[in-house]
Amino acid sequence: MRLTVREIAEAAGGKVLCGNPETICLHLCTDSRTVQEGDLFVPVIGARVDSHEMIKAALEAGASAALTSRHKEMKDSSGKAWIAVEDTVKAMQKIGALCRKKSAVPAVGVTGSVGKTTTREMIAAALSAGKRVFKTAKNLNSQIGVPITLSEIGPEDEVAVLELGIGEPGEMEVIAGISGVNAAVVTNIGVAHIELLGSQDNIYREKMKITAGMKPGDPLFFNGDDPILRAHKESAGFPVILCGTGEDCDYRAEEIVPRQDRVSFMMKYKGKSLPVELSVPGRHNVINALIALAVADYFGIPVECAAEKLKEFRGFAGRLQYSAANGVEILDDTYNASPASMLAGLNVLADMACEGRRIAVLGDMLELGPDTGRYHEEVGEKLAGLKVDLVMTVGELAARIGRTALKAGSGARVMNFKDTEEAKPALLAQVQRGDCVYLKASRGMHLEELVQALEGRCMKIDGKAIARQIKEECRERAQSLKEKGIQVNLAVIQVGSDPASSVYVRNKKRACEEVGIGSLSYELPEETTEQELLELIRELNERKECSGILVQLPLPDQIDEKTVINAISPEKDVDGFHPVSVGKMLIGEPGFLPCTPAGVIQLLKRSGVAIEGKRCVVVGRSNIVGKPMAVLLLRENGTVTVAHSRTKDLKAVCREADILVAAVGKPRMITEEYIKPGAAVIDVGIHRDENNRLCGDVDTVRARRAAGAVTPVPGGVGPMTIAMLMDNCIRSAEKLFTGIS
Ligand SMILES: Nc1nc2c(c(=O)[nH]1)N[C@@H](CN(C=O)c1ccc(C(=O)N[C@@H](CCC(=O)O)C(=O)O)cc1)CN2
Repeated sequence: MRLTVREIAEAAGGKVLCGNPETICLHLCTDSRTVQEGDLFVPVIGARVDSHEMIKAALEAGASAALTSRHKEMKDSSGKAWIAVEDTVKAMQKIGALCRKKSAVPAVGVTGSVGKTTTREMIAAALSAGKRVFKTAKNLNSQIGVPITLSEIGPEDEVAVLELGIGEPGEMEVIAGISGVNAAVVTNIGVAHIELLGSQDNIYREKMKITAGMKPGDPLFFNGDDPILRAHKESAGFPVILCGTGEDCDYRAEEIVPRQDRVSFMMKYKGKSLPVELSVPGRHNVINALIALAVADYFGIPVECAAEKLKEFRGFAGRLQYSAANGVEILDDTYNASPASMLAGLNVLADMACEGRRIAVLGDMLELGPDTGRYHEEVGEKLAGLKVDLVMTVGELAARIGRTALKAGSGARVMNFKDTEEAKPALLAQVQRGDCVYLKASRGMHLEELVQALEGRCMKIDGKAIARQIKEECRERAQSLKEKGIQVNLAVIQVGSDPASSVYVRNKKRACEEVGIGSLSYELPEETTEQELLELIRELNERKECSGILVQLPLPDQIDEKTVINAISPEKDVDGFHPVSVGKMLIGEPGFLPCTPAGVIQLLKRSGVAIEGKRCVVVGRSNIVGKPMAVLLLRENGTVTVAHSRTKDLKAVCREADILVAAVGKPRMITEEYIKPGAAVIDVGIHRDENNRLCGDVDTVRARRAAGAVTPVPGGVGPMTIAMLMDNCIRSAEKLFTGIS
């Protein structure tokens, strides 16, 4: 938003008590801890806290102005503006309404009992194939959240996707009134908040107030598989577009193929067919996707392009997120729960291809009103008809699910637990390789702790943290050299401007700064000749204050890497690439070790993975990683195999390894099929995937199904390479100046 204090006061029916009425406000903010320059601070009176007490802090923190319903007069020597209003929340809604009125952007409203946020994200993803999309952030879908959302719509946005949520009767009318949507989506009519709204019919009527502000002819998108919505197709008062699996649906899914981590289907619409694949699992997500594609079609986006974009949506933490650890597949649905979403999740579990048992860990669903017991029992009745082998319930209400399932003829074994703490050891004792575990409850039950316990079985080797330790040790050593009058300096040479090299060089210089090493920077143009580079290296070899020389690889084609590496004085070869360094490493004499393999050894040692006597397989035989890696593992008394592109039955060779080092150079090539259960897997690769995200040679999600420990990318071997370079620089200075090697 961009409103003056005067405009705000007028819109809110308030009075400027002090400050300049022409002051511009850019954002609405209700939390003094997150205030930014130019904010309008809106104090909200809550059950426990009245934020009017934070107005001064918010203004001091940079807010330009504040609303108040507690002051009739104010003199503020700082010049900040105070605006008196009757009720700060209502005032905020009026400001949101003004922002919306000023914006010509068409808006789609999304409401429903379950799946609003996922559907919002899917619609935004589908629309992004052809338009600049604004969408509700986080969960800003309430009486306070919606005005904030509306105030953030910008002039560059071409369509807005607004999530509208309700807690109490009457709320939809207010937020829909100020949002003025031009199309609306209702995902379903469930029983969330039924204790306040009385019946599902009342919930339908309340949700339908989303149409306030819509013009005759504006469309309503309904979940065609929801019986209540379906029944209102003709009586909704607006043209209804049904999205579902029924014959009469306008956007219909056929041939649904559910998989562990995704689902695909054929969309039939307007006499056409389109194959669609999602990157999230679950049949219910098929309906959400149909709605998203129908909305995109309505806004003129080519549906094929919208479907491509939709594939980029990967869900949210705790909302039916698929992962796997140590041979166990996990569906984490612990963000929140209602009967409809629990049943949707149980259906996903039942659909999963599973070698072991299907285990449902179900906790209490809270805030379901006086009929809460019945809702839990209804889930139990339906669960009885699903393929589930073990039901572990957490909490008294959830125990009813188990009891009813047994009464209704379920063949599942049922175990009840008082709380998460009691359930945790039992769950860890129960799960075995090949099992699929689904976890679901209201947020208050904290089932995410069980997910962490399951996932924690595959350890992440945290390269970032270990690199931090090593850099801290280096900092202390650099300081002690400084106290003896010795400054460590590293010459960093980059030829050309390869973007990845620029990132690494920048990170190396930053690490030097952190550790207290001076960096002598040489950024040479792409067309630098070999002779010019050799000349610079010769000069640096002679300079006493330069303790290490690093030439970032790769070099442009006109320069021979071998000649350059050989030109660096072995005394200053902090990369450890010079033949003298390599020879010393091979025969176990003190010298510079190449940073990446030396970093891997440190990663293993410092995370408690013993090397001695272990079967180690290194996949890759390059001079800077594969070969030295094998030598260093051998020096640590590992039994080492070097595998490469000509190795026969690579998977079987890799499955022998207790320690598997992947330096193949192929994105996500190493999956669970290459990994011995419980092995430590070190990922040396670094690539950008099709979505421009960093990834390694190891498919981490799949590797965790078998591995006992895996290094991530980013945050694994990469930071260690830089930390070991710092270590080599300090070593070099210690040796050059003190003679200690
Ligand atoms: N002279 C050298 N050139 C190259 C070396 C080397 O050791 N010496 N190794 C590689 C690249 N490399 C070091 O220069 C290197 C690669 C990755 C990282 C790193 O920190 N990676 C981060 C992600 C960084 C990003 O955002 O891209 C991570 O994995 O977390 C550091 C150094 C080739 N050239």
